Amino acid sequence: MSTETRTTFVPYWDLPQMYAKSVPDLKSLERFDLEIVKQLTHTFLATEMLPRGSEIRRLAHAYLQDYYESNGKLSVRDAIDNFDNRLSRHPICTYRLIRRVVYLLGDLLSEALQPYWTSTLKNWINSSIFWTKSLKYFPPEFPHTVHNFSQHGWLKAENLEIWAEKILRLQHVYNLDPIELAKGWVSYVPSNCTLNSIHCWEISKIATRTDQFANAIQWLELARKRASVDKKLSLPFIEFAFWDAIEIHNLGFDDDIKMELGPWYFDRVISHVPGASQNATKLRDLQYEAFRGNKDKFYSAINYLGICSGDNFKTSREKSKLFCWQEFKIHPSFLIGPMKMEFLSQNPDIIQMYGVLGEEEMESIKSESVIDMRLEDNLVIGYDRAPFTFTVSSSSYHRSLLQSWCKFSKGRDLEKKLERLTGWVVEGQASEVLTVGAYSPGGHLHTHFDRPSSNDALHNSNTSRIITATFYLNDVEVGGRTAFTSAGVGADPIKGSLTLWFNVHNDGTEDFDTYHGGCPLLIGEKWVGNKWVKYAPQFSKGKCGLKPKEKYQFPVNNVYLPVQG
Ligand SMILES: O=C(O)CCC(=O)C(=O)O
Ligand SMILES: [Fe+2]
Repeated sequence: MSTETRTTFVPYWDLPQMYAKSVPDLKSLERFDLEIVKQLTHTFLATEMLPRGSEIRRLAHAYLQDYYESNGKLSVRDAIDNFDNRLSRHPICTYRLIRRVVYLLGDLLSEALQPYWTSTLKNWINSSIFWTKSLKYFPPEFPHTVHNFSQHGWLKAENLEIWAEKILRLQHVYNLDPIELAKGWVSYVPSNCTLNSIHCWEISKIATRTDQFANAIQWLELARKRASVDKKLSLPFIEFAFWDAIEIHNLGFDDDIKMELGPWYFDRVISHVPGASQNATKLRDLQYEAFRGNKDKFYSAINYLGICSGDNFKTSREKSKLFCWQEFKIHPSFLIGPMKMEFLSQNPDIIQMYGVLGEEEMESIKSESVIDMRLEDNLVIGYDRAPFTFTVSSSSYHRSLLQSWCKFSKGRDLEKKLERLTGWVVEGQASEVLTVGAYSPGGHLHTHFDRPSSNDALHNSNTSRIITATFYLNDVEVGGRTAFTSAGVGADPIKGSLTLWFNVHNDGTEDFDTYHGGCPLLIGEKWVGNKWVKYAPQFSKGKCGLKPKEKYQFPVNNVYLPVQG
């Protein structure tokens, strides 16, 4: 891909995935939904403004009911008194939130505006007259959300589908049980948001579409169980889909080569008897047990599963060499206040440094990057049917975070700080502009090597990236580690800290031992800043290696430790 095409970015709001990816837009949608609920509750229903038996009353009621039901509120009073749900921090709550706005609010508004009806629903909702007429229905303090709608149309079903993908990714990576997920539990953290039979069915559809056969079967089994109680879906309808999913699964499954298949199958052919899949194990689990801890990057997707969940694949000997220290020699200023640093790995050296950034600094990086947020249009639904068992190729669903450049006015200070912390040349042309990544729940960045954007650049000593410093800019609630799949360790995203490693060897060749990825975020939001330091400006600083492919080391109070084998 040429540099020109890579640097042509589409403003993020032109893409259908903005509510699936952008943390600020999602938060604004959440506040917007809450205002709609308050307004409908207080004004419309309480004052009986909506005629009894009217369609608009039915739709308003459906909207409120969905809100209250999905949040487990026992009464309207309970809901009004406890409005702070923070829905957008939670993947299941967000699924319900987006669904409510896509379908129920769209219906409600088109009914409210019936007298102005001119065209098909879709054209109508996307037309500016719709928005001009409907502005009075919206709380005035949400110009941003309303502006987004009026400029770019209503939220689309794609947003919801991407959210279903995110739930499926969390299920896959963290081995979550759909029964727990549908109860609103994510990795042992409870919430009041639940999924009914229709939602389970919708998620199964996305699982089928993306070839996640075992997950599709599990979600359909759950849809069937739920439907027999909630009666929201007809059972024969589910049976039909269930039959289909099992057929597709069995058609692709091959017992003789099951360890080479994608991890999306069960370990056996599944019969049509209800509950048959419950005796089966997912290939994900078998393959994980068989291959975990293998350093080769071929197994990076396997190791990602474990490291994201907190595993560590270092041997006990390797672990015994890791420690935390107070650094006061790398720069004279640390004599007064030493920095706390820790080896997460030696050979390759991966260092975490704590308390590096202050509150104000992190806030300005985040807010300035939001304004300049751009998104590479690289989000593709679906896992690749790559011939390799464990890798996900770059054309597949590789990343689901929002990335931007931050032309942070205080960028120089940050560069100076990194220069002091590392002893390498960072300021000015010696490093790239800070990039900022924002993850909403389910957001991830699959394992990769930090290359510059083209192969030429990789082998050009002025553009090749010697160091990555990843700054963690907020407190992450659950998930979102940085997984080093070959080194066998993970870094916890601790606010104000940074993780640092060397991408190349002493002779400038790539060191694939630093293969890494951002783990899916389970709950909350995650913001990172990446500073890439260039190779060429370091010639005056680097220790001159005698052997080829020697790894760079990070000194401890000016002392280089013996290399760990
Ligand atoms: O978010 C993370 O933990 C890692 C980010 C990263 O690897 C990247 O942006 O290149
Ligand atoms: Fe990276």
